[in-house]
Amino acid sequence: MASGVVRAEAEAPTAPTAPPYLVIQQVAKSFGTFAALHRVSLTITQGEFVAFLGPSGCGKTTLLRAIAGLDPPTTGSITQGGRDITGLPPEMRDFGIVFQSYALFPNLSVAQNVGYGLRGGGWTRARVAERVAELLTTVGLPEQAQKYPAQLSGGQQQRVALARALANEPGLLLLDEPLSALDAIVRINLRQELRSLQRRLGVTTIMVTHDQEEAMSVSDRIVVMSQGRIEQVGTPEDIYRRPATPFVAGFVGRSAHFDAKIDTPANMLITPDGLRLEARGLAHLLYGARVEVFIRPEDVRIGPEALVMRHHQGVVTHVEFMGALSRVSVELGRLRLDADVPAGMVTALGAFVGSAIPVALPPEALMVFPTDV
Ligand SMILES: Nc1ncnc2c1ncn2[C@@H]1O[C@H](COP(=O)(O)OP(=O)(O)OP(=O)(O)O)[C@@H](O)[C@H]1O
Repeated sequence: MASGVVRAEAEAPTAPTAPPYLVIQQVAKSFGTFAALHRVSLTITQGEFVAFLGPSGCGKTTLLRAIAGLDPPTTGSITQGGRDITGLPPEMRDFGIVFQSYALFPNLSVAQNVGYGLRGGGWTRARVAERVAELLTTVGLPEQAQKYPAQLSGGQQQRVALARALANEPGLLLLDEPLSALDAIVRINLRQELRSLQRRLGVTTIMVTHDQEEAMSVSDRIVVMSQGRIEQVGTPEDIYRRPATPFVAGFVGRSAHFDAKIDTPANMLITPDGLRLEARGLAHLLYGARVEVFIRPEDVRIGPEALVMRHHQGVVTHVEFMGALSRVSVELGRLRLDADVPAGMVTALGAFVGSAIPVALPPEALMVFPTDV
């Protein structure tokens, strides 16, 4: 794992082969004196599945709404397929949208809901019926055309909403927390179906979510946002393994977090209570520079495996069974660390509450960020 000491540009390079499709440049949005978005720039390529991920209030929905024309940006520009759409009303744009709340017409049948956007488009009734049937088959609901929304489950209603959003073959599919209202199993199944459908259709897709597992499992790239800014854009693996900022390291996945200073030689860190740890990629930092350090539970080594590395003596404070893995909490001086180990290994590792145990923090697993820059 690379350390995170070099702060990446907010925008990751896009794949050279795919043409840019949606280009967001310096988009800012204020509500009165409150700045919900600060000059955000982002390029999304044709056919990509991108997730906007971040905590509540970070600006994900505001950015999505700016792309849809529902809430135009205060400044900045947005082009889609080479066309400047910044000032266009939603009805003149080329997108389909799905909201968390399904937003189906309760008094219209499934078929009428799906065909709603096709009315008046010069289509014959027969052609509309054919297209609706095709869309319902695409989303796995071929038998439900004559039902009404209230007769469907949440997952089925969301499939109808998806079919409706895709009816006009939009260039861009916008999904605003589309799975959040569904229960866990339906949610996991539907997100996989959504992903394979998106791949099949090749439609450029943006999904707003605050669920990082969801973002990781479906996206080509994830845009991590905080307080109206983009913190990092990258593949799921990039943002998990190579976080660009302390915010991303702390927000994505689990990690222990502590402060330290650069010691001598330059690849050594020292914690406030004198623990010396080896890290990577710190050569450019000066002796005494303060840093923030993150380490993930799957990277902390305990027991015999730690013995063959530079290790410290810790004390086991808690063992939590989590199914395939167990989470062993250890104290190392004032540091509180978690180590995820295969559940069957807990006894062999000697991880009993109250027992002393060797603990190692592999240098390449430490994600280190200078705090003084
Ligand atoms: N119409 C509005 N008027 C005033 N403030 C707004 C308006 N819409 C959004 N905001 C504020 O802008 C900020 C960003 O809101 P936004 O809905 O984009 O967040 P979000 O990341 O989508 O959060 P959530 O996951 O909770 O939906 C929030 O502080 C919100 O209160």
